[in-house]
Amino acid sequence: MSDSQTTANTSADDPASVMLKVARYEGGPEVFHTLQGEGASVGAPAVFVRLSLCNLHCIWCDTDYTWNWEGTPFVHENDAKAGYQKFRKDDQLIEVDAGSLAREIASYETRRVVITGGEPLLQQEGVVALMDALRAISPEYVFEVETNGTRVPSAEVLERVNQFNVSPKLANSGNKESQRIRSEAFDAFVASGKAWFKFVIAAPEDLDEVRGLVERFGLPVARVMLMPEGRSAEAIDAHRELVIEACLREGFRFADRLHLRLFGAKRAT
Ligand SMILES: Nc1nc2[nH]cc(C(=O)O)c2c(=O)[nH]1
Ligand code: SF4
Ligand SMILES: [Mg+2]
Repeated sequence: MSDSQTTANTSADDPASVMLKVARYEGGPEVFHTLQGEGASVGAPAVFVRLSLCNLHCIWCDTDYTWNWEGTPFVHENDAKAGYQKFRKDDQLIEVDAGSLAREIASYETRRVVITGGEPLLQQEGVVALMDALRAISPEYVFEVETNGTRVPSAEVLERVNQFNVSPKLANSGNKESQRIRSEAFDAFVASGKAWFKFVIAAPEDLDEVRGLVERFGLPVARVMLMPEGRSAEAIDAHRELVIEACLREGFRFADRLHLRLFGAKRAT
């Protein structure tokens, strides 16, 4: 410690000072303790941190407060709803340094962290700094990243993340194919051996698209999860039969949305 004064990090090279853009909730960063509601580790207690910003603009996105800013041209299915307005970026986004965010996450005892968004891989330097700050607090941390699968993860991200929950977007999302399907990113996730692929299914055409992607990118069928579309238990159940049949026939895994059943479509749950 004797040289601490001469070697003190400047803010530029101290990883804990890397800033992340996080969804703002109740005046602070959106960090919450809940059960993983989707994917391969469904049911596991986890601390979620929701980063802001997304490169896609799904018409049915349920976290549109991470990207649908005032003054942008993006279309959302809620546009038709009385009272729906685009969001003021300043109200919805908070910048937090990795060290402070790590301390807030570590105030919960759970050592599984789900980094979600928005699209977290738009902020890879920040995500790496956050994981390092957390592993400095406890080497036990396990990290999952929820991603739309359009960005190639860096070597630093690949090394640290335990599980990628990749949710590629289909035509029903309203995004252009050239934006939602990025072959270099698919290849990287497949090669990582750490990815599960989860698709939201609302119609038979969606299954055709999934089959096409499985074929094109060599997705491991046993790691492909099909999730019935819906933001309520009733809506999910309406698409259930289609998904059950496809799983039994083709070897995909059925994925429910546990959090919607347990907590409803409520923010930060
Ligand atoms: N409980 C719970 N599980 C989740 N799994 C993925 C989520 C997400 O929004 O990315 C999510 C979420 O928002 N809540
Ligand atoms: S990729 Fe995810 S966060 Fe981005 S717009 Fe689509 S659903 Fe929303
Ligand atoms: Mg969600």
